[in-house]
Amino acid sequence: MTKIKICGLKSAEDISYVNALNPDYIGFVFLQGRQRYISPKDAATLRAILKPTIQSVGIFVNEPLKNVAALLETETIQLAQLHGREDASYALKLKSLCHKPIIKAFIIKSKEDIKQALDYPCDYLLLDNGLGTGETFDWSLICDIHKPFFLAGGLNPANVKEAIEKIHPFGVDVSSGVETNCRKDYQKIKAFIEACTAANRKCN
Ligand SMILES: O=C(O)c1ccccc1NCC(=O)[C@H](O)[C@H](O)COP(=O)(O)O
Repeated sequence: MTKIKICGLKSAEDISYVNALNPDYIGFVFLQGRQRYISPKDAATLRAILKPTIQSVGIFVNEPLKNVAALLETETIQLAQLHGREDASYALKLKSLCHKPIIKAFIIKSKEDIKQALDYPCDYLLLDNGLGTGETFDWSLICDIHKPFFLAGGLNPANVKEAIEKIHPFGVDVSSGVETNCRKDYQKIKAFIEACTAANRKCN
């Protein structure tokens, strides 16, 4: 069963949508200056009203390690997703401090990018086209990946079924594709999850 992650939530209304629709993961973006940014304090408030069965993921770009560790330790987030130039020693240190799952995001432009990703010490990879750009990358670059990975970048209700059937990722991650006018859209999240469920049914 391919897992579903809805990224970039920032309001109580967004949380009410996912509480009703039950994805496996949601993401909070902790990069100041981004349209989807949420403060640690607001994320803690939203975590408190998020269903306990849904795991929250913190999205970071070159964040000081102590800030990531604090959010994991207070259980505002259950996983950390690293999108910047965090090297292997950063991930190993975070893991030894917090013992929580780490997702490392890689922008995929070539087969070499995939090879590099496979060497990184993390629990999951996230293969992406950018930082929430709403654009896909060339999926044919994905082959021989012996590590669980999330497929991200430009997924939406219309293409996610094909993505799951072709690529069989551990999880799919979406942000722009379930938004209207830069806000999460209940109907689009519902359609995205239904398309994933249909693909999962076909694959199993
Ligand atoms: O969404 C952001 O603004 C963002 C900022 C900094 C780092 C990562 C960011 N998003 C990462 C995600 O996890 C997105 O869900 C992923 O890139 C897919 O986005 P989209 O193509 O919009 O579905």
